[in-house]
Formats: sequence, C-alpha cells, structure tokens
Amino acid sequence: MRRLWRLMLYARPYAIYSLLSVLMMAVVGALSAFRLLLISPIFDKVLNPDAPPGLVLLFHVPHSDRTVNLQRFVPSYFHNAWTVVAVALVGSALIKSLCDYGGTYLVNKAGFGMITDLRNDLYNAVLRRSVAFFQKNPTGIILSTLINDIERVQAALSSVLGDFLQQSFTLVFTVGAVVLVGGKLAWILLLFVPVVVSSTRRIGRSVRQTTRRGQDKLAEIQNILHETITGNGIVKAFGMELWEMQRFRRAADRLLSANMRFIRVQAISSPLMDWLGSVVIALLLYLGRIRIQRGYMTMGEFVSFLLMVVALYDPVRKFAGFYNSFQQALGASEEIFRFMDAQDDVREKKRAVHLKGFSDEIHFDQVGFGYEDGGETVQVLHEINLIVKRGEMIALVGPSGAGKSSLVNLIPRFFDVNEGAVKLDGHDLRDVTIESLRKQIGKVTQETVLFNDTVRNNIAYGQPDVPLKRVEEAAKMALAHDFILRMPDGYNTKIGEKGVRLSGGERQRLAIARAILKNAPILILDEATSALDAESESFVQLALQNLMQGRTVFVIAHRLSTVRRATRIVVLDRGRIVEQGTHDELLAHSGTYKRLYDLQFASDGPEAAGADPDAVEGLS
Ligand SMILES: Nc1ncnc2c1ncn2[C@@H]1O[C@H](COP(=O)(O)OP(=O)(O)OP(=O)(O)O)[C@@H](O)[C@H]1O
Repeated sequence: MRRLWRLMLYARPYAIYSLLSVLMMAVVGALSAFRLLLISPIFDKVLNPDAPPGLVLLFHVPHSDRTVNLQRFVPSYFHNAWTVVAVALVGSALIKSLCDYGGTYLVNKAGFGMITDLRNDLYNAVLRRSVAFFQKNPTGIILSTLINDIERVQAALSSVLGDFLQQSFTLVFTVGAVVLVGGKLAWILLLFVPVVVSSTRRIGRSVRQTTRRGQDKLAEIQNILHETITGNGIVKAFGMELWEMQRFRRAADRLLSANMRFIRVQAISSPLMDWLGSVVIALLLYLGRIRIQRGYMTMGEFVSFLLMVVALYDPVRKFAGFYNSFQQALGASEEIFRFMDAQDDVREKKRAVHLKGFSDEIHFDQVGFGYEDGGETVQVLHEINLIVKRGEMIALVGPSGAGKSSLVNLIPRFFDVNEGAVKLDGHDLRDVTIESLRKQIGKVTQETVLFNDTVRNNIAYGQPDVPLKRVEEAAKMALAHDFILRMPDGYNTKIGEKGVRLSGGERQRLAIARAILKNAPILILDEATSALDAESESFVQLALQNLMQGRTVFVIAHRLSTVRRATRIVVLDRGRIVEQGTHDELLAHSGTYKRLYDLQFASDGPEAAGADPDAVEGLS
C-alpha cells in the first residue's frame, strides 16, 4: 500500500491531466452504454414498419411510470424515428471518439511523465550509490531494474491505466443500462457473477505465475547474451562457440516451454467464457421469450439487453489482465524503490567541510577496514599507520589479496574505515564533502574505461568546457597526441564501444591524458600487468612519469622500475604493513619484500629496473 502511495506521489504534477482523462473516460463509458440503449428503439421504431410515429422511447425509469425518450437528447427539428436515432448515433459516436482520443492521450501524458520522473530519480539514485552498492548488485540486475522494471511500471501507468479507466466506466454504465432495460431479467445474471469472477481470478493467477516463469527464463537468456557478447573474445579464444550455442539453445527451449505454458493457460479464458456466455444466452432466451409473450418487454428491448450482457464480458475479461499488470507493476516498483532507498555505507555529513586543496599530508591513523559479507564484516586491513607527505611516491607491494586495492580505495572514500581514521591535511575524510575530496584525486587503473564519445570528450571527461588546446597539451604529455592525429577525425574521432578501436597501450595513454587534464594533486595508479608489447609499454611508462610529476602518488606496483623509483615502498601482507623503506633498504632486510622481489621482480631483468626514459623518448 505504501508503495502504491509512493508511486501515486509521482502523479501529483500531472493531477490535472489525470483528472481530465478520468472525466473523458467517464463520458466514453456513459456513451458506450447509451449506444447500447439505442438498439431497442432501432428494432422497435426504426426497423418496425408497424411502429406508430411519435416519441422514441429509450427506457422506463424503474419503479415509476416515467419514461426517458430519445427526443430529449436530440434537437427538436428532427422528428421521425430514423433521423432521431441517426442523429443520436452519429452524435454520440463523435463525442465518444473525441473523448476516447483525449482521455487516452491525457492518461498517457500523465503516465509517461510520471515514469520519466521515476526513471530519472532512479538513475540519479543509482549513479550516486557507493562503490559497495555496485559490488553487491550485479550489473545485470541493476540494468534490468532500470530497463525492465521501469518498463513494467510504465505499461501499467500508461496504456493499461487508460484502458482500465475506460473499461471501468463502461462496466459501471453498462451494468446500469442492463438493470434499466432488463429489469427482473438482470438479476438472473447475478447467479453467474461468482462463476465468472472465480474463473477469471483463477486464470489470472495462473497467467501471473506463468508470466513470472517466462520472465525468469528471459532473464536467463539475457544473462547468457550479456556474458557471451561482452566476453566474446574469451569464447573465441577457448573455441567455445558450439558449447555456448548449445547453452543458449537449452535456455531458449526453456523459454519456449514457459511461453507455451503461458499460452495454454491464457488461451483457455476466451473459449471458456464463450461457452459460459452461450449457457447464459440460452437461459436468457428462454426467459426473454416468456417476458415478450406476456408483454413485459419488446423484441427490441430484449435484443438490446442481450447485446449489453455480451458487452459486459469485455470489461470483465480485461479486469484479470489489469489486475496482473498492476500486480506486476507493484512488484517492479518494489525493486525500484529498494534501489532508491538503499542506505549508502559512505554518506556525507550535513555540515561537511569543503576541501580547498591538498597541501600537507595523508595520514592513515590506526586504520582498520573490512567488507560486509552477508551481514558480517570480514576485516581485511589491520592497524594501518602511514603518513604520506605531499610529493611522495608510495609504491604498494604485497602478495595477491594482501589489501593493496582496499587501502587505496579508502583515499577517495569508496569505502569507509571501521577503525581509526584516514586524514587529509588533518581533516578526517568523513568530515569533508565527497565532491571536494574526489576533486583532489586522479586515478588510472588497469581497466581503462572509455566512453562511446569523441577522443576529445573522453580526455576532457568531467570538464566539458575545457578548450581544445589544453586537451591537446594533456594528450601530448600522455604521448597520445601523435596517434590521435593519425585517427580519421583527430580529436573528434568517435571511440567505439569500450574503446575497441584502440590498442591497449593507446587506451591507457588516453586515460593518462584524462588524469593529466584533471590535474589532481593526489594520484592513484593501479599498474597494468596486462601484456603490452615492449614499445607500448615504454610509451605508457613515459606517459605515467609525466603524469606523476609533482603529485603525491600511490601506486600499486607490479613493475620493478616503478618500485625502484618510489620514494618509499610499503609492503602489505594479510592486511598489515609488514615493512617499509627504499628498495635497497628492504632488500637488505631479507623479509617479505626480498621474497616478493625474488619471485616477481627479479625476472624483469636489469633493464626493467632501470627503464631509461630517454631511451624511448625518441620513439614518439
Ligand atoms: N568487494 C569485496 N567484498 C568482499 N571482500 C573483498 C572485496 N574486495 C576485496 N575483498 C577481499 O579483501 C582482500 C584484499 O583484497 P584487495 O583487492 O585489497 O587485495 P590486493 O592486495 O589489491 O590484491 P590483488 O593484488 O590481487 O589485486 C582479499 O581477501 C579479497 O578477497
């Protein structure tokens, strides 16, 4: 109920459209019933050659002698039965069509408006969620909520809502007309109401269940598609095309059988209602014949009554569908609101300080940190004490899983510490605004994220107004200018999805140019271990050196050359700082670093250790 209320709050800005559309739909419903009432005079007056001229009776007012004649609704200069009925028929059709169009348009305007606001709010909320949120919720699920769940709410709020309003009013007015025309005969219909309602409900429930199953199977297919299209290279490399095709076929077969189960349940409703309708009509014919013989009803009234009964079927049948759609929309909105309300682990304080810059030091003070896992916190960093002065270059080394990435992720507050504090120039990071903190930090990771946009916009990401000259300067420092100029449109060349038209080294250099342009005083580097060829690697190394100049750098180091260049090497093991010092100091110490060096770096060879920048500069 709360969810429904919350969804309805989105309708507030569109209240006037909704109200107008309800009014118009009411007119449509009333005119549908009115047109059915016309059937009786058509038979009794227009088509009956023996009918006396005069007033055209529409219906008797129950429990009184009064009658309502068609002439009431038609200008007085139309006299004979045909003209009166024809004018009523054409006039009502015209008004009904206009109201139908207007009502449908307005209800959709309100529905689409609401859904646009809801989608914007959801996207806004999702984008602002903390890193932990994206780790907890798989991309596929987030995408599915943003697309499929919104789609389901949209369907319910636009076309289904319009149809629902129209059919509801049609039902109400037609029931009224059935009672007016049918009199006692109408009460017989009450006998069938429980049968119709219970069978539609039962069919509705089965339809809902089978729909859900179908959607699950569809999600399975989407998942396979997502995995195999994004991981296309791996599928090819391992020659798994046939296997994946079979996996896809099996999932497609499961979807097919779920769909067929849905059809079996859904297709039963129409023939069942047809049959039930025939039983009702047969019974009504019997009773109607008696009433006509006794003069309680005219032939026209009876035919009109029968057609009204038949007309009742459509709204009743559709109600099961509406119920399903609204249920599905409510279910989908639950997921939407869950994402919107997700409590962020990393929150900004009300009176957070705006950081103006970085001038002195970053201090990890007795820091402890852990990831939430099923309600429990698994501690991965313990008692980290580290002071990094402005301008220092810290190389973080340690075995896989030691906590290097976790440590650097604390600096931009991707996660919050659960013991101690990380301080920047004396400010606890939890006391400063997230925006001003992240402005101080540039990041280049192994996995380069490029957007499907021009080279220029990719470098100037987050700073759309930066002049081209500055973009070019950044690209030059990142040793990217030359290869950008060789591209078909230079800086205006569009990069394909995920930058596939660029080599690994080129992608990295664009990311470096982006970081250079951002010009943040603190830099976090997660060094690429990916096998770049020697030439690309030299370029990337040089570009990185340009980027690091004059900044405070935390680098998760995989290369000996980087490690040697660092002002300090911090060795992490199982979440603790076990050693720190320069390369030579640590080697002399014969501890974890020495062991790692022997295992990981020694094979890099003396050239890697030296990596003379001048040696490759000439290549650019
Ligand atoms: N999002 C997460 N949720 C739960 N545990 C995590 C998460 N990320 C990392 N861990 C765990 O935290 C520990 C430290 O991981 P971290 O990625 O910081 O290590 P690392 O030293 O950077 O390793 P590598 O060099 O392999 O990248 C590991 O045991 C890892 O399994």
